[in-house]
This record gives sequence, C-alpha cells and structure tokens, in this order.
Amino acid sequence: MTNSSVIKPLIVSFLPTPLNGKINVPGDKSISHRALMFAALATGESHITGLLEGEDVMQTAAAMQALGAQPKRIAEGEWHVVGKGIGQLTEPEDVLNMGNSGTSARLLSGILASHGFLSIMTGDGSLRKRPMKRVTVPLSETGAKFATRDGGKLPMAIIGTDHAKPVTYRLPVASAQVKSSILLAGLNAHGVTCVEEPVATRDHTENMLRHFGVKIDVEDLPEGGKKISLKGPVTLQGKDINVPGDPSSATFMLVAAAMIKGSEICIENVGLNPLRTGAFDVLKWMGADLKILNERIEGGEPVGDLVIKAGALKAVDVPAAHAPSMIDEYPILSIAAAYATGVTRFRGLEELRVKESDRFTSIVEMLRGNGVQVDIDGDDLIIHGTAGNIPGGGVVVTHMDHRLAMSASILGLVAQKSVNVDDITFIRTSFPNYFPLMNVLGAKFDL
Ligand SMILES: O=C(O)C1=C[C@@H](OP(=O)(O)O)[C@@H](O)[C@H](O)C1
Ligand SMILES: C=C(OP(=O)(O)O)C(=O)O
Repeated sequence: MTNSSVIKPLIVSFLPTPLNGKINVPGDKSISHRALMFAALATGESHITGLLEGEDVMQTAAAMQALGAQPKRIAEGEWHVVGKGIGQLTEPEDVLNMGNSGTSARLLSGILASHGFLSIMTGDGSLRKRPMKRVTVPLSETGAKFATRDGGKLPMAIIGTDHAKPVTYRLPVASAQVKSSILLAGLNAHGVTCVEEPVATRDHTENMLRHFGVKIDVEDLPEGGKKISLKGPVTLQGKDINVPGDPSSATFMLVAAAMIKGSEICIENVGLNPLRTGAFDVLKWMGADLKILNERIEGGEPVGDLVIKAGALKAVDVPAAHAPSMIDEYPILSIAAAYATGVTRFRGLEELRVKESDRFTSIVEMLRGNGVQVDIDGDDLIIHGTAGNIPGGGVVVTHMDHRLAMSASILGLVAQKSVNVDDITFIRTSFPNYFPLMNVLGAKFDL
C-alpha cells in the first residue's frame, strides 16, 4: 500500500519515568535500497541479512521484481536475490510505484536510463510533489528520454537506451541520490562516467559498488568535495551483504534518552559511516553523554554500539557544511534544540525543503505550534531553547513525513502539555517497529 487511506492520530503525554535498556534498530535504509538494487544488477546470487523491511525498501524490492530480478524473503531481514546482470533488466508490465521513497525513485531512474525500454514511474502524494529534474537533467545526457508532469514531477515516463553515453556532471546540490543516480546509469554506459560533488555526501553507493567488484575511483578535490568516476560497462558479482543498524533511526532514541531524566540506553550495531554521523557530533557538542563502544568494520562499513545517558543539553551552532552528514536528522535535533538551554542555529538547510514534506516549514510549524520560539534567517533555523520546559499542547501536522511523525512523538514525551500528532502511519516507511522498540525502552506509547 502506498497511499495511506487510513489516518492514525496519536496523542502523546509527558513521560515521568526514564528510558532504559538495550536495543537494535532496523537496518540502514540507504544501504538496504542499494543492496536490493545492486543484487538485482549483479550476475549470480546475493544474500542479504539485516535488510530494513520498511515500506520504502519494499517498494524497491517490488520494482526490482517487476524488472525481472528475483528478490525473495527467507526470514526476517534475510533476503536472497537472483540477479539479472547489467543491462539485462526487462521492461516492466505495469507502472512502477515508488510510494513515499525518494531514494527508490532517484536511484532507479539512473538504472532505467541505461536500459533500452519504457518505464513509467509514480509515487504517493508526497513523492509526486518532489523534484525529479535534479536527476532527469543529468540523465538526459545519456541519451535517455524523460517526460514528467508539471515541469519535473512524477508520474514520469522514461525511455531508456541500451547505448547510453557516459555523463560528466558537477552536482549543483549536495545530494547522494543524484550522485548515485548518475553513477548507476554509468554502469551500463560505454566510457567514463564522472560526478563531482562540492560537498561530500553519503558514499554507500561507492562502497557497495566496490563490494560487488566494480572499480570506482574517488579523488578529493582541492577546493573540497570529491570526484567519483567509473568506466562502464561493468560487471557486478553477486555478494553477501550484512546491513548495519540505521544511524538515522537510532537518533530518535538517542535524543529521547538524552532529554528524559534518569535515562540510559544502549543501541547496538549502528552504522557509523562518517558521512552519516553528523547528528552524533552535534549531540556531543550539545553536551550529551554519548559514547561509541566496540567500533569495528562489518561488510565494508564502520559500526559500533551507542550508549547515551540523560543530562543537560546546551544550544549549538551547526555549520552548513555539516548538513549532508545529518540531513535527515534535523527534525529530531530540532526537538533537542527546543529542549536545550540557549539559542541554537542550524545553518544552510535549503535541501530540507524537498524531502517527504517541506521539512524546513514543518519543523517551524511543529515547534511554534507547541510554544517554542523559532526564527528564520534565509535557509537558517534559529531555535530558542526552553531549558527543559517545552510548553506543548499543540497539534503537529506531519504531511506524510515519517521523520516528522517520530519527532513529534518524542516532543510529546518531554512537553508539559500533551502533543497531538495528526498521523503516525508513515512511520512504517522507514521504521516499522518504532513504537514497540520505544516501548521496550519504557516510553509507554498508547497506540
Ligand atoms: O542516498 C540516499 O540513500 C539518501 C540521500 C539523502 O537524500 P538527498 O540525496 O536528496 O540529500 C537522504 O535525505 C535520504 O534519506 C537517503
Ligand atoms: C529523505 C528521506 O528519504 P527519501 O528521500 O528516500 O524519501 C528520509 O528518509 O528522511
């Protein structure tokens, strides 16, 4: 199901008792999407463990199946994929529905650009508002043709080509989805595909392509950022992949435990790719007692266990350059900032406007609607901390945005008056067992 027909509101009240315990969060969403896509493009079979079975990733699985690969669920989080090989996907019989998932839509567009058949892609009411031109413009240089609604929105028709030309492109926005989309088109293009990113973004595509046996060159640019190139066409060899816990999901629990007096929790086996852990730095800058234990490398990605204890939080000034490494964490960090003492400034948040909702505006509405003063200065958010006294008492409109819904639920646990979250259904897109896990820690959500 992609369009939520049933809306589920939730009223959340102050939690007077601490959070405690040890949990594992589900697999990383970014890595899970890539694991299914790359396994489908590989020659041979791949075995995936720890796969996130949230709705977004399940849309990717369904799309790869519709394109002729055979992803099969064996047990919880354990999947077996029979790949088709590069250039060997087959024309889908029906529209590919990407649901709420920008990553599925953008990355798959790249794959489809260099396959010589027609595909039609759509998404839910949130995804149909999100910009696709950021991928269709560079991907058109392969020779593929794109027809979109309303100047660059889904639904979109893609006429791919078996004779894709390699693209050279400098990203105008810091986006791992755009970077990945171009690199994936390059897998079946003849010649060198080259992407320059002015600021480094998550590099799971690069890491996992290497894991599947693709030679990929990454250079640091003298002015900052990176240049990534690969020479196509390539062959991917089926592999085993173990997906680490999602650091973006873990951050919800970390922020809750940092704020709720007397709490101490441990989250095991969390991905610690340095291009994903900006929020952990920010929590430490805010004075949170956060420790990373048992750091190790698993399946080419760093992982570790996170231990956090509640304590006083202070305001922070987060530079724009930090945004790509914590881009999905601003909604929950905005709650930490509202709870902290002092005035926090988050700089350079323009990319927040094109997520599942316009998160820039959604955050402002969530906080102001619950008695927190927020100022806006261009693309910067300025949050006036309440020193632990968030008034609450408001309604949070979540706009089909899972991260807004989870953030609002945590706001309710620490606010003085109950918070009414208008719809929690979209949480299933990235974190299906969010409420049960929070309740294991002692959150007492009444669903
Ligand atoms: O590549 C990815 O897996 C993602 C990249 C980010 O999007 P952008 O590339 O649009 O910044 C992030 O917000 C999204 O949740 C996942
Ligand atoms: C932005 C997100 O995902 P996507 O772009 O894949 O919809 C997210 O999970 O916060």
